[in-house]
Amino acid sequence: MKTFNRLISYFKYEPMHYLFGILLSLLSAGTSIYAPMIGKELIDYVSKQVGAQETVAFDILVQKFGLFMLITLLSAICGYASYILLAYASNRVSKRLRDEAYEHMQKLPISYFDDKPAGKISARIVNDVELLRTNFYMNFSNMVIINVLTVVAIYVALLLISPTIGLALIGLLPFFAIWQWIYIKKAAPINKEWRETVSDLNSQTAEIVQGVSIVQLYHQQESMLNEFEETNQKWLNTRLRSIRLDASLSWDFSTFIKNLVMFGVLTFIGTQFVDGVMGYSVGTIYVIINYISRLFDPILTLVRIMSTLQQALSGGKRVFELLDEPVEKDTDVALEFTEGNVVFDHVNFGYDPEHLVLKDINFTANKGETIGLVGHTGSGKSSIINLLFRFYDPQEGSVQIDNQTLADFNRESIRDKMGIVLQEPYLFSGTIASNVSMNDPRITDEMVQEALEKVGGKELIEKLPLGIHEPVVEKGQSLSSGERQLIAFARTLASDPSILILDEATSHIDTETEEMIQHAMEVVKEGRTTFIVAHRLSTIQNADQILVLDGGVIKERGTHQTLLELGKRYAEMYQLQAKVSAS
Ligand SMILES: Nc1ncnc2c1ncn2[C@@H]1O[C@H](COP(=O)(O)OP(=O)(O)OP(=O)(O)O)[C@@H](O)[C@H]1O
Repeated sequence: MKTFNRLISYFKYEPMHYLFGILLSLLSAGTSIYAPMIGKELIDYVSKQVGAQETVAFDILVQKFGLFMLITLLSAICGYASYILLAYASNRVSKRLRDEAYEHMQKLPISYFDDKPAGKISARIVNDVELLRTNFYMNFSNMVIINVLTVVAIYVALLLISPTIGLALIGLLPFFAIWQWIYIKKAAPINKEWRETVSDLNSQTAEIVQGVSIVQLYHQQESMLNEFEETNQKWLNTRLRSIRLDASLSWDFSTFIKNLVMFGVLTFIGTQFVDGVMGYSVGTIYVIINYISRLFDPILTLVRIMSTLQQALSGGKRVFELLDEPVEKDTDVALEFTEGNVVFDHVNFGYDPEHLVLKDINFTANKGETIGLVGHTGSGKSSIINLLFRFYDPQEGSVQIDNQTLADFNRESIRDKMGIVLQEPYLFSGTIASNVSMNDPRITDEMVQEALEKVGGKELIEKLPLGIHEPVVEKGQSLSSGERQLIAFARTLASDPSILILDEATSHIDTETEEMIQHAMEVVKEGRTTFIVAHRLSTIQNADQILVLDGGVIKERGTHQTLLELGKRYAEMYQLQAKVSAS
């Protein structure tokens, strides 16, 4: 009920459309129910005249028929206009909900995404909102409202014409309620399973698209296909169960009930013959039969719609779960970068507070200095960077930039002056220029060109027919990894950060490209506090300070030379790498 109320509350964003849409629905239902009453008058008039052997006045026939047509037309126009208004409002409300969900998702802490597949999150924003649009907002406003109004109007009309028949037919309502209850009970688990399999299909497809090269490299096509087919079969099974349920509780059965009711009502009317005179006029019988036959369709539509509404409610629940995820608390106070000096002051941190992955991390990095972070996999290098970006806050101790503790400042203002070049740079769809400027209007084409040239990308631009306006598609798959990295370096240079993070930027590339990148790196580092997360120790030989991490603890620190002289972990790693490169 909470989800239902919350979904309904979105109507307030389109008050006029809903108000006029509902009023027009009411008018449409009212007029469509009134039309047979004119038919009744016409039939009664004709039968009376014929019975009395009097002439049937042509102008009265024309008048009644004209009125009948007018009312029918009015009903159709009102129905059409109400559909347009309500559908318009429903689509706008759905758009708003999707925008809200997307915006909210962007404000969620990084930790929210740690244990959730991307496909499942996007399914909430795209598929579940679509489900709400079709099954809730469109159904609710365009089907539930109009059908409920029609049923109420028919009952009111029947009660006015024949209270006995009207009251008897009200007795049908509990029967429909039970029917609905059975339908929902049976349909709910099927629908839930169906939605889950759709969501699984989504994440399996996303997974294979993202990892297509690995899948092919390790010949995993067959097993991935089997897994996919299994889920797809599950999807088909749920659909078939749903069809069987719909068929068994559906239209044919309703026709049977309708005929039964009709039979009962006509028999009752037959009993109203007294002394050879019928208790009901021919027109009244026509109108009763007309109403009864029209009563069933809206009721059955309601029975079926309730189950789709229920599906929509579970979609709504998932969307609201996302919307209710607490956003990261942030302040408006912006961090002021002066130099870009970084201090880690006795930092303890764990993604799960019970298990620390960084223990008593303590170091200072000043403007223009280069800090090398080395250590085996899982030793905590990336976690230090995560804290520096304030993706997470430490449990103890503090991370400071220019003597300001990050936890007290606005995240965006911290990240504004930081640049990162990742091992696998991420390029967006657009052009090379838009990937360098990141659509920042302050970064002009000239600045883009200059940044690319500075990092050594002149040749790259010259060989492309459209230069910096060359389109980038599919994350830059048509560019080499070295070229992608040059673009990432130019992006960083153009944004002029105070603090720079280079995440193993020189791995996986040949010697020539490494030289090119090494040059780019030197250009970008100039005058900035730089952190290099390195596995290849050749990258950090000139670093001002190297921190050697092991199990989240800084085990050694110093320059390349002093650490070699120390002759411990770093020296061992260095010698090992030297041996590997020599062999
Ligand atoms: N998002 C996360 N949630 C929970 N634990 C995490 C998360 N990210 C990293 N860890 C854990 O924290 C520890 C340190 O990981 P971290 O990524 O900082 O290591 P690393 O030195 O950068 O490793 P690599 O060189 O392989 O990138 C590891 O035990 C890792 O499993």
